[in-house]
Amino acid sequence: MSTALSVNLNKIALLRNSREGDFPSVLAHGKICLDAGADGLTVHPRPDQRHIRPSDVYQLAELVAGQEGVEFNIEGNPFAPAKGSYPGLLKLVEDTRPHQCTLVPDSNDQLTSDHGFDLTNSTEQLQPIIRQLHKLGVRISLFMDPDPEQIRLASALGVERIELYTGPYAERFLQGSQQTQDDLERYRLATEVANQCGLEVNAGHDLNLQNLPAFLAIPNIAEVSIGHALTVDALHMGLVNAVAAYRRICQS
Ligand SMILES: CC(=O)[C@@H](O)[C@H](O)COP(=O)(O)O
Ligand SMILES: NCC(=O)COP(=O)(O)O
Repeated sequence: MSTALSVNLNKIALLRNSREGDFPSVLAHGKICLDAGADGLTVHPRPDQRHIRPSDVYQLAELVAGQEGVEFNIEGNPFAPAKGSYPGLLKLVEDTRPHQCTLVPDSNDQLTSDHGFDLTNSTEQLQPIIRQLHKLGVRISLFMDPDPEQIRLASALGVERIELYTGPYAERFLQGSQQTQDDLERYRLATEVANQCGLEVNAGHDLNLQNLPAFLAIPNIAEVSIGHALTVDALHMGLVNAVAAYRRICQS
């Protein structure tokens, strides 16, 4: 089974925001990624608009809607309030109807996403969000740590997918830790439990050309969303070559 590659455009937007104007264009680079064979695009609009802006979301939604067989995934914290021109995650999803919405429990002051949901204390708050997203016809993925008990709670919420947070695996892989095999076993078990509960499994955060092959040896990973490392790779190999390199791993 091949794994879908969804390219996260956050870091293209971060570079664009460092000057006035639209250079690099997030939309143009999203199109380059799709033309290079990406199966989808991911964005993570945050209330402080450090990178992805609402206008990017609307433009990319139109781009993807015009192409067969590719998906749009919007990530974010559904509880983060509207701020300035950021209208809130649910408004963006309602307006653009992406294929998938990945709910992430980030607070606004986080440097980046660094943990999954703790569903032992957020199930009640999530239920109306999930109902609303399902009414919009959007597939829901919950950003989760590889914890079988938490994944069973996710299944009980009636979502379609989880996204396994792969930051700790990537960190220990980089350190050459002896724990990497244990990490992979933990993710394999989490994937197995998720599938047994009827959930499909996505994965993401700090995946790269070095750590992705071992991770995708885990069966039934439906999609990986990759942005930071892919953008860094594009600096020296070009974006088209970078997308192709990740896609080859996803399809091998
Ligand atoms: C949820 C996750 O792990 C990433 O998709 C997230 O988008 C990273 O956010 P930054 O690009 O803002 O670090
Ligand atoms: N959900 C993970 C994602 O979209 C990209 O994460 P990263 O590759 O930028 O760490």
